[in-house]
Order: sequence, then C-alpha cells, then structure tokens
Amino acid sequence: VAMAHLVAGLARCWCPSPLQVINFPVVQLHMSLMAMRASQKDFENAMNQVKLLKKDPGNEVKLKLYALYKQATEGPCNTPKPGVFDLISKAKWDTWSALGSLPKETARQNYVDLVSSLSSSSKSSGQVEPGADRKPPGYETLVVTSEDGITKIMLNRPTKKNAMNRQMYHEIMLALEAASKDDSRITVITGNGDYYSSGNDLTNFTDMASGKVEELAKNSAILLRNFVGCFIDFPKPLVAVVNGPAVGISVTTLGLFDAVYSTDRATFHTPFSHLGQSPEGCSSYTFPRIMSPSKATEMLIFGKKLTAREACAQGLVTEVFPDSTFQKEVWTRLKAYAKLPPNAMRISKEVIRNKEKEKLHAINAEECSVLQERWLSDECMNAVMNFLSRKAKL
Ligand SMILES: CCCCCCCCCCCCC/C=C/C(=O)SCCNC(=O)CCNC(=O)[C@H](O)C(C)(C)COP(=O)(O)OP(=O)(O)OC[C@H]1O[C@@H](n2cnc3c(N)ncnc32)[C@H](O)[C@@H]1OP(=O)(O)O
Repeated sequence: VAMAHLVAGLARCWCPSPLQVINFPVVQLHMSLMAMRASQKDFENAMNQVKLLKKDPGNEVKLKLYALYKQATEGPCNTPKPGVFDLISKAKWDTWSALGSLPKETARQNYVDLVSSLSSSSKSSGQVEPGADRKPPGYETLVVTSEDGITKIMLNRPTKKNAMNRQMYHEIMLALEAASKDDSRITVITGNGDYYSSGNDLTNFTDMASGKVEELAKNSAILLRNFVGCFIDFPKPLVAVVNGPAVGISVTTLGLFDAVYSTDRATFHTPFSHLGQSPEGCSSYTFPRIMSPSKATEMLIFGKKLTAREACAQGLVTEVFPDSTFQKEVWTRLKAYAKLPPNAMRISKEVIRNKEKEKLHAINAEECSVLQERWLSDECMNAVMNFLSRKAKL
C-alpha cells in the first residue's frame, strides 16, 4: 500500500522570478509523496512483461511507457527538443518532458502500474483470475474499483478537498487509460469525502522555488493539455457523480463528460479571474455552447458560484438528487445503464463526440498556451500567495 509523508517546509520568502520579488513569508509545503516504491526487480519484471503483451497497446500508451521509463531511469527530460519535422522523436520528447519533475520512484511505480493494468487487460478472458478486475494497480491519490460493469475512479485526498496535485493528474490519466481498456462499460469519476474536488492544488505553484519558472509553466501546460486530452478522447460513457462542491478544473472538465449527476448540496465554482488565471478544460468553448455566452461569462470571467439546481438549469448538470438519496439513486441508475450493449454505447458516443474532437483538441491547446502565460503573471502569483498564506479563501 502506498505511503504518503507530508513534510512541512520552513517559512521563507519565496521569490518566484528574478523580475518580481514578493517579500512574503510563505509556509512552503513540500508534499513528498512517498509513492509505493516499486523495487528495481518489479521494474525489470515490468520491462519484460511489456515484451509479452498479447495486443499492441497503441501509440499513446507506448509513448507513456517510454516517458515513464526515461523518467524512472534518467529523471526529468534532459535532451534538446527535436526538430518540428522529426515527429516521432518530438512526440517522445513532449511526453517525457510533460512529466516535469516527477520523482524517479513515482515514475517507476507508475510504469509498473501501467504495465500491470495492460497485462491484466491483455490476458485472454479465460485466463483472468476471478476478481482480477477488482485488483487495480496501487494508486496514491485515487481509489479505483471495477464491478457491475462500472469502473469507478474516486479522487482520494479528502483532507485536501480532493485538490489535484501533479500526482493526481498523472494517476487520473493512468486510470482513464486503464478504464478505456478494461471490461467495464461505463466509467465514473467521483470524490471521497465532502468535496468532489477543489480543483488544482495550489501548492503545485510552490515547485517554482526551484527557480525554473518558465520551464515549470511550459511543462505544466503540457501536463494540462495531456490531462484534458484524455477526457476528450475517452471512448466509453464517462459519468461524473458530483458528491459535493466542485472548483476550477473539476468543474470545467464536466463539459467533456457524457452525463453529470449531482447531489443538491454541491456547488460549482470557476474562480479563474480571482486567481489571475483563465478557463481550461475546453470550457471556453463548451460552457458558452452549453449554457449561453452570458451565463458562461458569469461563471468563467466573473466567478459566479452556482448551486446544483442553477448548474442543472444551465445544462452543466444532467440531474440533481436530494443528498439523502443521492448515492443510492445514482448507482441504481448507473448499474442499469451498465447492462446496455457496450459496443452500441461506445459507437454511439463516437458518433456524438467525433464531430468536434479535433476542434476540442485545438481549443485545449489554445487554452493551455494562454494559461502558460497567465501562471507567470503578477495577478496569478499574488492570488496564489494569498491563498497559501491563508489570506484569502474563495
Ligand atoms: C509556474 C507555473 C505553475 C503551474 C502549476 C500548474 C499545476 C499543473 C497544471 C494544471 C492546472 C490546471 C488549471 C486549474 C485551475 C483550477 O482548478 S483553479 C481553482 C483552484 N482551487 C482553488 O483555488 C480552491 C482553493 N481552496 C479554497 O478556496 C478552500 O480550501 C475551499 C475549497 C473553499 C474549502 O474551504 P474550507 O471548507 O474552509 O476548507 P479548507 O480548510 O480551506 O481546506 C481543507 C484543507 O485542504 C486544503 N485545500 C483545499 N483546497 C485546496 C487547493 N485547491 N489547493 C491546495 N490545498 C487545498 C486547505 O489548504 C486545507 O489544508 P490544511 O490547511 O493543511 O488543512
């Protein structure tokens, strides 16, 4: 079982960039997540297992395996960026550099997990041990279970309101990848505890202490683009079970789900202007389309927080349930849906989503490049420092 150690750093001034000095005592939290340390032996076994896979996992997974292997053996991407026409090397370089400063041990663990999920899904049906689908790889920030034809990805940092740190972004991508290939018919994302998710973990900004702010912003933009890309491309019905308040990226990505069921005590908040940032998750396109340009403006620019019923009235939420019966009603319904023919559901989603998949990827790329600049702005720095110094809450 993975272990996590929270190491509080010492209070010190944090000067994020030479251009700007903020004399600001900041308690700098270093969360060094001691992911379960896959041993060197596990890593070598996983490398051998890759060669024994019965079915080609596809280019995207092979790129991920390449990047995780390089990160685990060499650390952060340390080679010059290939030329624009060297497409394969550039794709490999992009995927590796997107891992940023992911620790070697974590990359090694993620590699082992990915291979184990590939090998269990590539086994012929006759060979899968009973209940094997209920033995998901060890995730640090998620609990992933698969039964009744439904793979449930539960965000599991309840003491931090399920804020998404870098590890969670990577693990959600891995879990979606595994879910796209397992024998489930529907995939659900939900939260553990009283929050669905409070969005981006703002301590992600404290990595800037390492000094390479521009590089961190670039790698973060690649990470975000890959993360949102997984939602755009996910092939099965993807349902959000919003168990409580949702903030930021956990709200914007709802526009890429196929259905959103919410408890009536949830709220939906996208405080991007407050944070000196800008919309992501393709919400700059999906929200105006879902709820009208002016309603999208109220959320994305003015930061208006919606109740569940308002979000439902505006089309972001499919249906709202009383909190007392929410889980029972929603899971009864989802188990019934999961009995439907899987290929028909997958193909129908393809017919619906393919019309704008390319457009969504283009919008995602544009949003990430704008955010890359926003993250380096004074407005963003000050807003994040205010939160981290506990001066302001949303
Ligand atoms: C140089 C470039 C760097 C870029 C870095 C980028 C990262 C990677 C790329 C991905 C980027 C995606 C873009 C996404 C954008 C967004 O999601 S914007 C929204 C971000 N979220 C917030 O601003 C919410 C901040 N949290 C709050 O306002 C409040 O916590 C709350 C959610 C309103 C809940 O308040 P309350 O009920 O009073 O509980 P708290 O005591 O505040 O929280 C309990 C503990 O949880 C911690 N926590 C909660 N939310 C976050 C968070 N988002 N980030 C970090 N920590 C969070 C909170 O600090 C408490 O912790 P302790 O004090 O240790 O108990």
